[in-house]
Amino acid sequence: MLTEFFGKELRRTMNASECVAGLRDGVSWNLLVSGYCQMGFHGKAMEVFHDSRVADVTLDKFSYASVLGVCAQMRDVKLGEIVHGLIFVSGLSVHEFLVNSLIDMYSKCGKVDNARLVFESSDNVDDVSWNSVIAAYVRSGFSERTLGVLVKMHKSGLKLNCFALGSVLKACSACFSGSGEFGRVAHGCAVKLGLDVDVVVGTALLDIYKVDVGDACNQEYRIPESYDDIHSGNVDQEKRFSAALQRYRENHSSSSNVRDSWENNRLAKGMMKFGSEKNQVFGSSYQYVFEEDPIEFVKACVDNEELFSKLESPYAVKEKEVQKLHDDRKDLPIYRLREDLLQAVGDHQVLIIVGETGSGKTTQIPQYLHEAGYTKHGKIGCTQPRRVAGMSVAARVSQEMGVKVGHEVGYSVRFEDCTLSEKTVVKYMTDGMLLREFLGEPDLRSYSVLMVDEAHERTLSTDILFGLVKDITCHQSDLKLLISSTYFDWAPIFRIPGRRFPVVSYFTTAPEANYLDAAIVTILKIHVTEPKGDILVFFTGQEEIETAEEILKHRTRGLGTKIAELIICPIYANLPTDLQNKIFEPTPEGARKVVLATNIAETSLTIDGITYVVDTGFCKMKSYDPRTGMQSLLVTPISKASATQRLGQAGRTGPGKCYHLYTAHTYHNELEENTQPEIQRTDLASVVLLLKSMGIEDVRSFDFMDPPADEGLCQALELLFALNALNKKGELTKLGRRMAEFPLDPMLSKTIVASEKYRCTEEILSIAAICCPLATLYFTSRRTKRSMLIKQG
Ligand SMILES: Nc1ncnc2c1ncn2[C@@H]1O[C@H](COP(=O)(O)OP(=O)(O)OP(=O)(O)O)[C@@H](O)[C@H]1O
Repeated sequence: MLTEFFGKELRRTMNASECVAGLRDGVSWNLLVSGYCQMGFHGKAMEVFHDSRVADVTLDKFSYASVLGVCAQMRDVKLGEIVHGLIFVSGLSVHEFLVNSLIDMYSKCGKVDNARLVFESSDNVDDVSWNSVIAAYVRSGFSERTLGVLVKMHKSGLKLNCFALGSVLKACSACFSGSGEFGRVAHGCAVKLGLDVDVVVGTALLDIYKVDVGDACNQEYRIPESYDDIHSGNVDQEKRFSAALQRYRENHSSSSNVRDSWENNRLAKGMMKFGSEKNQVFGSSYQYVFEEDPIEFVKACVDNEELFSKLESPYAVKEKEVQKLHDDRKDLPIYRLREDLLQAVGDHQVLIIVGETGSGKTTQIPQYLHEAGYTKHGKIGCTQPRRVAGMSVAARVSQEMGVKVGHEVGYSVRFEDCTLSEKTVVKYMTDGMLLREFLGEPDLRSYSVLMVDEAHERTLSTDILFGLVKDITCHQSDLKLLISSTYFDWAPIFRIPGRRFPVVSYFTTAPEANYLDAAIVTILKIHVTEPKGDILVFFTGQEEIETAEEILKHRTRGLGTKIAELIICPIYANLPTDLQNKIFEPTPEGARKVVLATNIAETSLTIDGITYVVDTGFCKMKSYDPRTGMQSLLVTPISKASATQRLGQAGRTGPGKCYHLYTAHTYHNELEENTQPEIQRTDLASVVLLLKSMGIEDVRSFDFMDPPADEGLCQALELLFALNALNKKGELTKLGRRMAEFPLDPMLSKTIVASEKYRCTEEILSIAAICCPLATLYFTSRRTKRSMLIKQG
C-alpha cells in the first residue's frame, strides 16, 4: 500500500530531491528507491539511491535488488559493481535473493565470469541461482559450461525451470550439432518435469531436431511421437518419460561413444586447415589445436617507431616537473600574501602565524625568507614535532628550490643529521634536536630566523623551546622568531586565510561501539563506491594498525578481482624508515592506496593523492601519575585541534572528504579545544636535568607557558638528587652533566654512565636500547608472528 501511495506521490511530484528532503528513516528511502525502480524511472531511482548514500542510509535487500535490476536493464556494470560493493559492505551478500540478482545483473551486462564468481563464492544458492547461472552462460554462448552446470545441478537434485531448460536445449543445439547424449538427457528431463509442453522448451527442442535433420553425420534424433492419450486429452508423464528413454536406448547402440563424439567435435572445431579442401596442400599438413578458453595477451611495449615518437626528452620532462612545482607554489593561499608577510617579519621580532593546514606555512615561509636575504647572516631553522615530517618537508622544499637534500636545504632528526655546516641555509629539525643544539650553542648565534612549527601540539620540547627562545630574543634583536599556531596571542598575529582545496566533513549519525570495525567498513565502502583517490586512516597505535591490516587483507582477498587492488601501507613511529617511506610511493593506475597511520601523519606531512581521511577520533597519549611515578600510554579522545588537522590532510593535493567516526554532537560538546600540554602529563626528571645543564638553576621560576605541578617538579629534583646528578644545593654535579648528554631518561643515562665502572657497557647499551620508549627496534606483533609460524607449518 505504501509503495502504491509513494508511486502516486512520485508520479505527482516527479522530483526526487523534493521527496528526499522529507525523508526521515530507512523505510522511506527504501520505498522511494523501489518505487522509482518499479515504475521504470531509472534516472530518478539512481538519484535517490545516490542521495541515500550521501545521507549514509543503509538500504534493505529489496532496494538493492531493485537497483541491481535497473543496472541490468541499463547494462551499467560499473554501477552494478558499486552496488555489489555496498551489498558486501553492509553484510547483505549472504541473501540468496541478492545473489540471484547479482548473477542476473552480471550476466545481462555481459560479465559472465563475475556471475560465475558470485555463484561459486556464495554458500546460499538455490535452484533460482542455478537457473540464473545457466541462463548467463547460454546468453554468453558458453555452451559447454552450460552443460557442465546442468550436470552438477542434476547431481545436486535441483530442478530446472522452463527458461533454464530452454536455454540448455539451445546450448545443446549450438554445441553438439545434435550429436549429444546431453540433448537426450535434457529432453528426458523436459519430459519428466512436464516442461516439454512449454512454448520455450518446445521451441528449443525443435531447434535441436532441426539441426539434426541438417546434419548428415548424426541421424540419431527424431521428434518423439505423441505418447499422450490424444482422445482423453490426458498428459501421462510416466509414459512420456519412458517413451523418451526408449528412444534413447534404441539409438544408443548405434551411436558412437559419447566421449568419442565429444572429442571428435572438439577436434574438428580446433583444427585449422589451409587452402581449399579440394586442393592438395604442399608439404605436411600442420594442425593447430587451440585451447577452449583462449589466453588473453596484452601488448607489452610499443614498437620502436611508436616509442620514439612518444618519448619526451628527459629535459622536457624535468622542465615540466619544475613548471608544475612552480605553479603549485603559486596556487597556495600564502602566495598572495608573500610581500605582506615579509613586511610583517621585517617589522616584528616575534610573529605568530595563523593559517589553515596546507596553506603553505612550513614549506613556503622559509623559502620566502631565504629569497628575501635572511640567510645571508645565518640559517633559517624550522622545528617539527616529528621526525618523519622533518624529513619529508626538507625533501619537498629542496625539490621546490631545485637543490639536493642535505645541501642548501637539510634536516636534522634523532640519529640522522643530513646537513652541511658550511652550505645548509634552511634547516628542518625536530624540536628535540634544537633543544640539544642549545647545549652546544646557548645563544643560537648561527640562526637568523627560528620558526617553531605546529606549536599547538605543545610537545615537551616545544614548550621548553618557547621559554628559551623568548629569553634569547630579549637580548638578541637580530634573531627573528616565528611561531606557527592558532594557539597563542602574546605577539602580533599574521593571518593566512583560505585553504587550497575544499574538504567535506562527515560525522556518524550515532556513536560507533567499535571504532576499529567502523573504520574497516568505512575504508571498504570508500574503496568500492568512491572515485579515485587514496585513503588515510588514523588509528592509535601499531597493534591496531596491524589488526586493521590483517582484516582488510582478509576481506579484500575474499572479493578477488571484483574490486580494484587495495594497497595497504602502515606507518607508525617504530616502523623502520624505509618501510615508512612506502606511503610516499605513487599509487599504480587502477589501484587505491590506504595509509594506516598513527597521529604521526597528522601534521606537516603531505602524502600526494590522499583524498579521503577516516578519523577514528582517538589517539594514544602519554600520561604520568606523579604519586606512583608511573608513565603510561592511554587511548584518549583527540582534541578539536587534532580533528581539524586530520581533516586538513584530505585537502592538501586536491578536494577531499573526511569521515569522522563520531557524531557532530561529540565533536561540538565533548572534545577538548586543544591537546593538554605534554609538560603537564610527563615525568619531569629529564626536563629538569636538561634545564639545569643549560644553566637554569631555579627551575621553578623558568618561563613555562603552562607551569607543571609543583609536586612533579619536587619529585624530579628528588630523583636527580638520588641519582647523584644534583648535589645538596640542587646544583648539577659532574655526573649530572655527563648524564645530560644522553637524550634518555635520567635513570637509563645513569645506568650507562655507571656501566663503565663495572665493565659491562656493551650489554647495558643493548638493554638501554630495548628499554628506551622511542627505541627504533622493529617488533612484529605477536599476532603477526603467530600467523607467520602457522604459514611456515
Ligand atoms: N610532498 C608533497 N607532495 C605534494 N604536494 C606537497 C608536498 N608537500 C607539500 N605539498 C603541497 O604544499 C602545500 C603546503 O604544505 P605545507 O606543509 O607548507 O602546509 P602548512 O600550511 O604548513 O600545513 P600544516 O600546518 O598542516 O603543516 C600542501 O597543501 C601541498 O599542496
